[in-house]
Amino acid sequence: MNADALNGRLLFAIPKKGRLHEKCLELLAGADIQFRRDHRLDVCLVKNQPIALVFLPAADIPSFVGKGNVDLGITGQDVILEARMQEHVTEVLKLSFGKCALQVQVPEAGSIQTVEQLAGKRVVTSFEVLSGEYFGKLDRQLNLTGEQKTKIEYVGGSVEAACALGLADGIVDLVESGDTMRAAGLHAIATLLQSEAVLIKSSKPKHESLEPLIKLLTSRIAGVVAASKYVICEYNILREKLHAATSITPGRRAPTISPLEDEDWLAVSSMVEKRKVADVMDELVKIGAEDILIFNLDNCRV
Ligand SMILES: Nc1ncnc2c1ncn2[C@@H]1O[C@H](COP(=O)(O)OP(=O)(O)OP(=O)(O)O)[C@@H](O)[C@H]1O
Ligand SMILES: O=P(O)(O)OC[C@H]1O[C@H](OP(=O)(O)OP(=O)(O)O)[C@H](O)[C@@H]1O
Ligand SMILES: [Mg+2]
Repeated sequence: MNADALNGRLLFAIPKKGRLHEKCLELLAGADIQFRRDHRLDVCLVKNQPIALVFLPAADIPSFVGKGNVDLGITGQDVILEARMQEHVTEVLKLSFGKCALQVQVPEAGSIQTVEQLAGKRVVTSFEVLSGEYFGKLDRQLNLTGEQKTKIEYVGGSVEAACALGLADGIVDLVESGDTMRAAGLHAIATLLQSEAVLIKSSKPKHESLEPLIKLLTSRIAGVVAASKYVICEYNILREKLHAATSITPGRRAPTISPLEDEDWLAVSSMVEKRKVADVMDELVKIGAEDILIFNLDNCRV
């Protein structure tokens, strides 16, 4: 592909592998962004929009967006901070996936059990900047200087192996379920930050003319994200219980209420957060709601 093919197109960076890749492909499909990625090709043209997708490592996306080499990107909040790009990129949308925490971890059975005990020792991580800042501050609080300071060493992956291999006294790495941490015999003693995947754009866009397309994409992607977070809850309720029912399912703006043939009863339809749906159904049953139905959303604009 020559550079001319990209002229006038919005460049949209997508993680090329790892935890965020598949989720991003689902978002693109939900937003009807059609493309065919040829084998191993990292740039491809979108068929039905003036967009080119650029597949990059998640950790490189903040600086590509921040420096304006690409217009829009999806990556983790953790790597934006690690790349020191938070001033150069604008978070457009939180995407509700890629949720994890950056934590200090040490061997469960070891003699080091606090960050103060770990300070001054060897810490291995893929997040040298954030770990450097964290332990730098701790070193200053503990008056550790010169050779006494915490030694931060970079590795590109499989960070959890470092303690068992005798390379580190502690590590700083991402934790989601905690399975990798526990499998390595480690546990967390401090949290540096929480992170999730976000849609970002450059804080100083090079092409103002792309703003309407960015708005359109944001609205479509927000719709796909909301559809994965919400369900529709429908039920019948006695008219006298309507107030109690709508306080259980207030909806996003307000629930839809329809009359039934039986005048004592009403039908209610409302959006409910997926993670709360079991509790909501229990509450509705308690106040006498009947025929409670839950529907998944394919897509939406809210
Ligand atoms: N276990 C996890 N659960 C949720 N989100 C995660 C997890 N691990 C990483 N992430 C998020 O995904 C981003 C990319 O990390 P990931 O490790 O998937 O990419 P990578 O290092 O490029 O790929 P790989 O590890 O396959 O080489 C991280 O910066 C973080 O925001
Ligand atoms: O808490 P968990 O659900 O176990 O997830 C945490 C693991 O996920 C990431 O690793 P990844 O799969 O990217 O492998 P890597 O270490 O090779 O980067 C991260 O670096 C942790 O090792
Ligand atoms: Mg990884």
